[in-house]
This record gives sequence, C-alpha cells and structure tokens, in this order.
Amino acid sequence: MRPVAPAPHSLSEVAAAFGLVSVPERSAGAGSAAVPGSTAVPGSPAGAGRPAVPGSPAVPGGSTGAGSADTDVQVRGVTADNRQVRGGELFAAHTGGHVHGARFARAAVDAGAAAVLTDPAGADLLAADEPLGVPVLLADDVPALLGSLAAHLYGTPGETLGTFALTGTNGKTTTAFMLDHTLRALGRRTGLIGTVEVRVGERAVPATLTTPQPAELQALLAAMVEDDVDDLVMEVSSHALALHRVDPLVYDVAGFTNLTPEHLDFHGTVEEYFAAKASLFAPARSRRGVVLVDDPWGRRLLSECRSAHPGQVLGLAVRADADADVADADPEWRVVEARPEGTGTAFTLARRDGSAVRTRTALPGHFNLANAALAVAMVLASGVDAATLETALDAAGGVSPQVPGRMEQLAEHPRVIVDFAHNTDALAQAIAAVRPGTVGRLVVLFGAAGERDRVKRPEMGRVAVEGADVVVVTDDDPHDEPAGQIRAEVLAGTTGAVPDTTVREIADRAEAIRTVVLEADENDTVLVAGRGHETVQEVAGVAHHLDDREEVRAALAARAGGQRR
Ligand SMILES: CC(=O)N[C@H]1[C@@H](OP(=O)(O)OP(=O)(O)OC[C@H]2O[C@@H](n3ccc(=O)[nH]c3=O)[C@H](O)[C@@H]2O)O[C@H](CO)[C@@H](O)[C@@H]1O[C@H](C)C(=O)N[C@@H](C)C(=O)N[C@H](CCC(=O)O)C(=O)O
Ligand SMILES: Nc1ncnc2c1ncn2[C@@H]1O[C@H](COP(=O)(O)OP(=O)(O)OP(=O)(O)O)[C@@H](O)[C@H]1O
Repeated sequence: MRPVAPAPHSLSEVAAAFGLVSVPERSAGAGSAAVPGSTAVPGSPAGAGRPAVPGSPAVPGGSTGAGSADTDVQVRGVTADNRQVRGGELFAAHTGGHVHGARFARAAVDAGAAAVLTDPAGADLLAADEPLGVPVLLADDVPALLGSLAAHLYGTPGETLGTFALTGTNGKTTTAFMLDHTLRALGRRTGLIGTVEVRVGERAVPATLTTPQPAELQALLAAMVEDDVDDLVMEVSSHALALHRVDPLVYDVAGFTNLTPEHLDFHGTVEEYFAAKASLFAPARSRRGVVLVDDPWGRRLLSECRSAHPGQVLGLAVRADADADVADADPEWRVVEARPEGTGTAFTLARRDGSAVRTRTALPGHFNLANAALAVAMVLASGVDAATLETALDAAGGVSPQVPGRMEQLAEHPRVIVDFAHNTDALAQAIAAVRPGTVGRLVVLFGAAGERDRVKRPEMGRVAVEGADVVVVTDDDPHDEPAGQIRAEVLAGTTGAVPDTTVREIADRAEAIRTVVLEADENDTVLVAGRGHETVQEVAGVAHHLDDREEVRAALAARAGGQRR
C-alpha cells in the first residue's frame, strides 16, 4: 500500500497542542550529567504532558536546545520504531517491555527523524550520550499521547469514517468479517483491520498485530479516508485498549462477543482483562455498544454500563428462551427463531420495538449464529433500518463471508476442517459445532502455544478428550519453550477423563496432520485446531513456514493418490 504522507506540522505547534516541554541540550562542558526533565522548564517534569509553561518556547531557540534545536523543525508523522523512520518523523521513544525506545533514538535520527519525544527515563538515557542534534520533547507518559499525536498529524482521519469496533476473547475476527460483509451488502465501501486481514477499500495490507500500534493505525485510517472508504471495521484487542493504541478514536458502534480467561500473562487477573475490554464501552470510546449477554461477563458489562451511562449500551441475546439469566438481562435484541440450514443457521433477530431481520449464516456452529446476530445488531445500532438490511442480506446470501482458517472445511469425505480454536472455550465450541455432523469418529488435532497462558494447556486436553473420539496432541507454536514440555502439559489434561477416547502424541505438526488425514475413514470428521490462517511456526526459537491448510491439502492429495493407510 502506498503510505499516505501526513501533512508537515511545525514541532512547536505540536508541542503547544499537546503541552510538551523540551529537553535542553547539556550546556557545553557539562559532561554527561543527566538532563532530567525537571531541568527543561521550571516546574517540570510536573509540567510534562500538561500545558506548556507560559512563555516557555516549546522548542527553545539558542544553543541550549537538545542537539541542534536552534530552529523549529517540521515533522511529518510519528513512529515509535526506528525501523519505520523514512525521514522527517517525530521519533517517540518510550519504555517497552524489553527495552527503552531511547536506545534507538540515535538510529532514528540517523535515518532521518526530525525530532524525538521521550519520557524522563528516556531523557536520562539520552543525556548520558552524545547530543542527538535534533529537538527532544518530554512527556510523562508517551504511549498515552501517541495515538492522539498520530491522529493530529494525520488530520484525525477517524472522525470522517463510520467506525465499528469488536472486542471479546473469541469471535472478533469472524464477527469483523461478518460485519464487513454486511456493510458491503449495503453498498458501503469498507476498510478492515484485524488479525487475519487489513484491507483499505479493495487493497489488502499484511496484518501484523490484531490492533496496530497507534502511528500505524492512524496511517491506515488516513489511507482509508483517501480511498473514499465509508466504514471502518476493526478488532480491538485487550492489549490495545490497555496500551492506548486506539486513542483518540470514538467508535460509532462497539460490539462485545464473550470473555473467558486469556492473556493473563499480560493482564495479570481476569478482572484486569475484563476492565480492559469494558473500557471500549465507555462513552469516551464508543457512542453505542452492543453486548452479547449469553455470556456472563457480557451480562456484567451490560449491567455496569446501564448503571454508569444508561441507554448507551444495548444487549443482544441468542438463548433468551433457553436461559433465564439471559432473559433477565432484558436485551434489546433477541434471536427468536434459529434452525439449521445447509452448513449453518437461518435465524430471526427481533428488536424490542417489534422490528425484525430474517437472515442466515452459512458458517457452522452455535457460536457463529451468535457472531452473525452481533454483526447484524451492530449495523442496526448504527441506524440502518431492519427492512433495508434484510433485503441487502438476502441479495448477499446472508451473513456468510469466507473467513480464512475459521471453521474452514477443506474436504467432505472425510470431513476435514481447519479452525483457529486456540483456547479452552474456542476448542470446546468448535468441537460442539462439528460433533452433530459427524457420522463416524471425531478426530481432534491440536497443541498449545508456548510462552503464554500455561493454565489453558491441561484444560484444552480435557475438553478435547471429553468431546472427541480420537485426540492427537501435537505442536502448535512453541516459540522458545521446550515443545515436549508443552505437549506433556496438554496431555496431563487427557488422562483419566474418558476411557474410550484414543489419545496420541505426534510431535511434528505436519506429520500429525498427514497421519490423521491419511488414516481417517470416509465418515470421520477431522478437526485441525489452533492455528487457522497462520503460516509461521516457531520451534526452539526458529521460525519456519507451516500452514495447516496446505498440509491438509497435501495430505488429501496423497490420499486421493492412493496412499491411504
Ligand atoms: C505487549 C505489546 O503490545 N508489546 C508490543 C510492544 O513491545 P514492547 O513494549 O515490549 O516494546 P520493546 O520491544 O520493549 O521496545 C520498546 C520500544 O522500542 C522500540 N524499538 C524496539 C526495537 C527496535 O529495534 N527499534 C525500536 O524502535 C519499539 O518500537 C518500542 O516502542 O511494542 C513492540 C513494537 O511495536 C510490539 O512488537 C510489541 O507487540 C508484540 C509483538 C506482541 O506480541 N504483542 C501482542 C501481545 C499483542 O499486542 N497482541 C494483541 C492481541 C492479540 C490477541 O487477542 O490474540 C494484538 O493486538 O495483536
Ligand atoms: N462467539 C464465539 N464464541 C466462542 N468461540 C468462538 C466464537 N467465535 C469463534 N470462536 C472460536 O474461536 C476461534 C477464533 O475465532 P476468531 O478468530 O473469530 O476470534 P478472535 O477473537 O479474533 O481470536 P484472536 O483474538 O485469538 O485472534 C474460532 O476459530 C472458533 O473456534
């Protein structure tokens, strides 16, 4: 994608707009004494990140500015990664999980960064080194400013787009694709940002994180505005919310799928994880929210939002008829009718005011009915009327996008499905979704990723052995962790549960896939779970190409060629 160049801004204008103070250069002969923020402007660093001290130039003239900041400079964009510097950017050097970004300030300046923004710790690091020769600005909390700063430099592109955000442990990508598909059915031009795909109009851009870093995000939004995109659909991860990545966007409609414990290595506790997700539904972040209340955390979220800011967040129930707790949540929308149709479900979504949308999804599983209902409700919440939406969805064949690596069926006999289920709840849901259509044995192949959420490993083993006839434990993405140890932890959950389930361990994932596909009977279902669309596997710190779908296709070809065991 051709990057959209942000308009040049004067650094002093940026500093004034964000209340940034400057770090003066060490005076000649001062040696390598640290230059704490407090020496920048009287009263700092208390002033850092707050309105500039009256009368103090944001970027001082004269020889006491950091480096050669004797004249104001123009900045074009902002980045926190020196490897992204193309020339003219403000380099935002902040504390990271591994290293302080100030360590890369010299490289950023050498690559053409026009100025540096850092925090007091970064200022200390810079003070211990040779002057950078460019102005250095100071703020207490750089990540908290970065999104707003990037938005300012790109002309606040988010304000001219219709904006839809999805959060939740499972279902963000699928629902984002469904929402995108639904908006397109209405004739809207869309942009999509998420785990599997980033798309600006019709142009695909490689996805990195689920929710990009602030500068990258604002650049994408600017590209969407330039491309005449009407609506943005994006996944907003809990990491992104906790790390201010989406500031200062205010979404038109936010959606919540569900919550089960995940990413506790990052958030620490489920409460913190929930709080990060819930922050998306604050009025400062979303004008309207739709929350699936089949999930107990969804019910809690709705209840808290109703107390804090009544009327802004609305509930959606799929199982209100079957579950009193769900009905008690008094949702705005209910799925009042759902019946199997083809591979998926036909359903009616009724609103409290009596309006309804009748439509369908071809994606299998109860959870995909919930995802589809959420996508439809979010479009209704944006103000589209039910009749218009129903007609548009009819013409589009319902809410049935192709979602790479999500319940993707690659063969019918045996039925082979690749799915991204990589946590306990998702694996349980995926197994429940394929069980009804399974005539022969249900074979489930999966592993667990290294270096995070260890607690889920035996739990995934347990749900697999309880739901499947044959369980094959293999490697997922061990990263730097010993792969055998991860498999052992998964296998620990499979012992003593269901005696007639066969459990096997095949370390090499490609070999495991080949084995299960070649050994399957015509009526069996093989669920290859955990990696979905992913194409890189890291074992013992070494990354190599591995795509489950390619391995399945190769095994199916070998099977068709007579190599069936
Ligand atoms: C927790 C988190 O968000 N970490 C991100 C963060 O890492 P960090 O704070 O540890 O940064 P660091 O490596 O210490 O570096 C500090 C600073 O130096 C800069 N730097 C670093 C190295 C260098 O050579 N040059 C350079 O300029 C970095 O850009 C950063 O600003 O900044 C890095 C650089 O931008 C990111 O790569 C890294 O994301 C890593 C890859 C990550 O795995 N993030 C995951 C946890 C994540 O955000 N996932 C969510 C959720 C997914 C899901 O729901 O499944 C997502 O939204 O994708
Ligand atoms: N609503 C849902 N409830 C429970 N499980 C779901 C739901 N939707 C999808 N899943 C399961 O979770 C897996 C991941 O789905 P999806 O990629 O849509 O979620 P995600 O939230 O984007 O995940 P991640 O944050 O890990 O990228 C699917 O492959 C499926 O097995």
